[in-house]
Amino acid sequence: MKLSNTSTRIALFSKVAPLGKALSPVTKPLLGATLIELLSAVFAVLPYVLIVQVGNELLSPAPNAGLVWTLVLSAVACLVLHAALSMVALTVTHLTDGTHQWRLRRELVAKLGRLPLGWFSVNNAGQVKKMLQDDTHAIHYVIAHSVLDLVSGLAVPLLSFIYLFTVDWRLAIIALAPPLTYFIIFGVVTSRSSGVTRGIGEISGRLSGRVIEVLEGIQVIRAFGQTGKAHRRYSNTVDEYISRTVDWLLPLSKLQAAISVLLQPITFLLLILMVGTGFIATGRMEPLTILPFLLLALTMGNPVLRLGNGMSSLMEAMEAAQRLENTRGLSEIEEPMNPQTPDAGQLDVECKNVVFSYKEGHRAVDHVSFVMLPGTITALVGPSGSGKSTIAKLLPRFYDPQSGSIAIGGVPIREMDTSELYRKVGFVFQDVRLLQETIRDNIRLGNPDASEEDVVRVARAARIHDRIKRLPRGYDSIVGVDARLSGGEAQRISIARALLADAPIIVMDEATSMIDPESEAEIQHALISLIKGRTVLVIAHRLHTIVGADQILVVDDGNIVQRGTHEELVPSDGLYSRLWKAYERTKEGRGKQ
Ligand SMILES: Nc1ncnc2c1ncn2[C@@H]1O[C@H](COP(=O)(O)OP(=O)(O)OP(=O)(O)O)[C@@H](O)[C@H]1O
Repeated sequence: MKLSNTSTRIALFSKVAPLGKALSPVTKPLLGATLIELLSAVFAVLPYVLIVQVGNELLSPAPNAGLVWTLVLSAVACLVLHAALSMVALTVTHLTDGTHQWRLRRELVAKLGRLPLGWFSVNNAGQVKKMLQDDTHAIHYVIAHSVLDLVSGLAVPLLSFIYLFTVDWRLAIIALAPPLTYFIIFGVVTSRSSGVTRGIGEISGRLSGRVIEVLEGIQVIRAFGQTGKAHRRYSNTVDEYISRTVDWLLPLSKLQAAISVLLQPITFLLLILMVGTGFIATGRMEPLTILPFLLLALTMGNPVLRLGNGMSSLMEAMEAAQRLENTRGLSEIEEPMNPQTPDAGQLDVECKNVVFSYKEGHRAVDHVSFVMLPGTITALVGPSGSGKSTIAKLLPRFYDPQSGSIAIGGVPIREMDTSELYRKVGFVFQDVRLLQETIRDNIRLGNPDASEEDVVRVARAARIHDRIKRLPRGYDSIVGVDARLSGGEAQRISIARALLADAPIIVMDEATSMIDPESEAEIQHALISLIKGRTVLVIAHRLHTIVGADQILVVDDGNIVQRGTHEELVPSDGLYSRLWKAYERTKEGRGKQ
């Protein structure tokens, strides 16, 4: 029992702590707003107390009209003060929130900028959007609204209760029964559904991802006949989202039904009338004593509802703060203290004993060593899942290896400034991301200062110039708006971009066999322009394209099991010759069809 209490406390702390941390920069202004809201709560309750005095005065044997007017005007003044203070508190929280949101978003964007590029291969745009928009919005809601909701939701009924307690403690305790029952039900239901809320948050992130996946990749999905699959993935996520939401909403709607009865003013009035009449009838209470209870009962319901709203957004914010905290804790790509630059003339690439694991216990790259001499082509060949992409992605620091080193011109890439690294290493992978900008700006990402002639030159070399010219506004067409590009065309734009960047080392993924032959031929021509005179590391899927490579590294289960040229490897009895024979057979098969 003790153990479970301790673990519950630890679980609660671990939920509250990230939110506390997220709110720590705004503690002072929030405290100020809380005090103002507390004062406003006092002025919300005072008019009722004054009206009770008015009632008492009017029912007295000789009412004093002057005093009654003073009391009524004071009540009006209190109401005005209550409204004014609430407005000031709300302004303070909104101003605080404005600066905090800006700071938080800037911090997150800066963090995203320091994350290894590999993180973005696993976390899609939907998840990033959820973090930058939805999670920061959840924090916004707590700062701008929930804190005040909670303060007034607690303070107004509490002040009313204290006053009523001084009038008649027995009836005061009876008046406490409905909100107390509400808290118990609310507490039980929300603690039961907190796991589900977290689950819904995760699925909602995935759902945004699926929508973006379908929308962004619609051409590619269609071109590859994957519409059914993408749609199935999307509808499975929607089904999961609906089922989890129903799981979550069902107990909450039961609670809602309970709230509507428990917190109705009529519930308080009936309860007080029933018990109060009993007290009066049995001589335990003066008849006039019931008046403050009948009036203040009206103040109990609404603030408690505000408390309910405040609590549920607080729960959401706790989950959001946890996700933001997880993002803050992600390891960043380390920038060197004293960056070094390799000599432009000696850009050989050396991988020495490189080990990399995505997860503990499985090495995706296991003690890999190789050298790429300047101006040569190195091809990575191997079965699916053998580790080719991972090896290739280590060179532009999509991930950092756990051990071993990668150096360019003798300088470890970790010792190079990342901007310098990207000047040296360009990459063209299959999952091309184009920005919703003009085609020209998409190409110019490779070199923002490039002239119009240079943009056209690289577009021609990448075999995409004619297609761009056919677009409604040529190079000014905006991707996704008036330029709907196929997967192959997008890849050629990214090749043009890499050509413009003019990095001496290129890491690239060859076109897959899924693309249509015409597109593939165009991409191959574009790639030939790209690799001319550069040091190239290519992930090969179609073996005939790398027959002329200077060296072929045959990868199996994270290891390089063979290396050499095509002529050297074909005769030797190894994985390469088996892959080659299998490739020849499929080519023949396709030829016969
Ligand atoms: N982001 C990731 N997170 C976890 N594991 C991963 C990730 N990417 C790849 N892997 C795993 O690492 C291993 C190597 O994968 P990798 O993609 O490098 O192989 P590959 O040879 O390029 O395959 P393919 O030819 O199918 O693209 C596989 O076991 C794969 O499941």
